[in-house]
Amino acid sequence: MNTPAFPAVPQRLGLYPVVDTVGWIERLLGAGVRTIQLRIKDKHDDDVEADIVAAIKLSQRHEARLFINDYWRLAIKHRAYGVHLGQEDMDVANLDAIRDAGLRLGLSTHDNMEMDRALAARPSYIALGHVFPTNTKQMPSAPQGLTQLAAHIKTLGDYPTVAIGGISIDRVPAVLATGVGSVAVVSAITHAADWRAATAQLLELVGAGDE
Ligand SMILES: Cc1ncc(COP(=O)(O)OP(=O)(O)O)c(N)n1
Ligand SMILES: Cc1ncsc1CCOP(=O)(O)O
Ligand SMILES: [Mg+2]
Repeated sequence: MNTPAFPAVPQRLGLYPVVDTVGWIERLLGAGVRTIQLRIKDKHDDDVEADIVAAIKLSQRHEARLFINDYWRLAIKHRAYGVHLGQEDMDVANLDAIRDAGLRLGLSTHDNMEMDRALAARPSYIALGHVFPTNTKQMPSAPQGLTQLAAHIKTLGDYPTVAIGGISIDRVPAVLATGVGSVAVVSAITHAADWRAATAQLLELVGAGDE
């Protein structure tokens, strides 16, 4: 397996909440999360810039790894830790500019073809999803399930990996058993009756990631 051309991330990024507000970033970093993503959808750069700046400042204060979803230009401008992009984002983003600015890059994949395409860009990590059915994002394909996830993780060897999609607390042990280095969640935290307890339980199961 080839090695990343983008700056490296720890092989185990640990628990990786994906959230849509600076408030959630602040709460979760305070609770001990060390890998996190700001995912605000479909706004103009001007309308998200202040939130991105605030999230980056918080992540620096907590020495955490903040990935900015989609807004790669703002992530470069404000020197985020990294950027997360999907397959369609790859068509329009300037990956060379992201790499030249020294930002880490995570790429989404859903099947073998997308994995090959993502690997050709040699990102910092490969995300694999969606593992289970999810209500958080409309997905054009079927969930890949644990068997397919495990096969993909095996193919990827030591490459840093992230699993996403429909991962509830009770499903985490089976997801970790595939050997994946990180578990990304939205609703397991943001829709939990008690987000603090859910985050503590997830951190206990997944860990906060390697240094
Ligand atoms: C860790 C992680 N994995 C996958 C995604 C999905 O990214 P993408 O396919 O670009 O879809 P949007 O999130 O932009 O709707 C992600 N954000 N994070
Ligand atoms: C952003 C994203 N990309 C693939 S699945 C997903 C949503 C995951 O949310 P949840 O953890 O609530 O299923
Ligand atoms: Mg995207």
